[in-house]
Amino acid sequence: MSTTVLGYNISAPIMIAPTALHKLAHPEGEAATARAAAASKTIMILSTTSSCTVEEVASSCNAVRFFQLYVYKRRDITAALVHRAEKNGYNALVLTVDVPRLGRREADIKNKMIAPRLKNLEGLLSIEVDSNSGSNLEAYAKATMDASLCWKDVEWLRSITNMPILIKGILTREDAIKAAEIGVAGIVVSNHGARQLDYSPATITVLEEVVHAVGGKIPVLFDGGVRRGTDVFKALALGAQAVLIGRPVVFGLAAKGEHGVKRVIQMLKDELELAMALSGCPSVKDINRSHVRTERERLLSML
Ligand SMILES: Cc1cc2nc3c(=O)[nH]c(=O)nc-3n(C[C@H](O)[C@H](O)[C@H](O)COP(=O)(O)O)c2cc1C
Ligand SMILES: CCCCCCC(=O)C(=O)O
Repeated sequence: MSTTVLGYNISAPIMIAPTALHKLAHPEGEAATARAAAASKTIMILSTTSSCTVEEVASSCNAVRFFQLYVYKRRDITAALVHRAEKNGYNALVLTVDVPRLGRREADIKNKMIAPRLKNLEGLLSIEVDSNSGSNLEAYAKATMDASLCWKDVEWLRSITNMPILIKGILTREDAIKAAEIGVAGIVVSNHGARQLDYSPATITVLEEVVHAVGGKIPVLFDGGVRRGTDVFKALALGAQAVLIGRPVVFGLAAKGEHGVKRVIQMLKDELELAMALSGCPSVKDINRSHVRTERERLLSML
């Protein structure tokens, strides 16, 4: 099941997606998740909005780590985050492009969600936002995130770091082509776990279009709804190099900390291994397009 992503070996094509605020799930937060990733020989992508700092996670284990970046209006703060990640041995930057504003999260509004202070921004950014009318997270995002983020900003990021840059949040062939043209190291097909815009497409339905558009020039990673080893298998059959898992990691962390995250990854690996064996695939390279039939193909076959 082993494979490589950006040249790094991982034990299976299953990586840990960036998700915010792991201490809401477990007191040890991202440090526990990082240890689980290391023990599982996979890569964790640390969120900018983590509850352990870049430095705490770096010192919690010796593993390949990527850093997910949100670009703030304050570019000096964004640059400081990038430099801290690089200095602390993060191996790639994953630029999330689907949060110019936070999506309308009605549960957060109804519950008047108040996000804990973001550890990575302590001493860098202190903004008080009025959350009486709803989600403090939404208000905070609006006050701080740079909604003008666009392609030229990738150039700026390149000028301040040597880390390879991946773009997370690609859903169309046009954006995939543009990303490959400007020479990023990879892309992640993602709709942010369907947390941003209702009616954005299910990622599995656009994966193949993106893979074709990129034509093997850069690796395509995939996330959204991966809950079983068979989901990993389907994504690989449609051309993804590896998948990221978001919620399952947080559920495992909440249930049993580091052990819970390891267990989630092991369950997915066991299921993937079985799906591969039962499909005649001795290695992930043997998983190909003929192993899946899309909904469109199923309907066409009935004509
Ligand atoms: C609670 C939660 C927090 C998230 N926080 C971030 C984040 O900080 N940065 C980011 O790029 N994506 C974030 N995401 C999106 C995930 O990286 C990923 O795209 C998504 O969760 C994948 O779908 P899945 O949860 O179905 O596996 C978050 C998702 C969840 C569920
Ligand atoms: C500035 C706070 C925004 C946090 C967004 C975290 C995230 O990506 C998510 O909850 O989804």
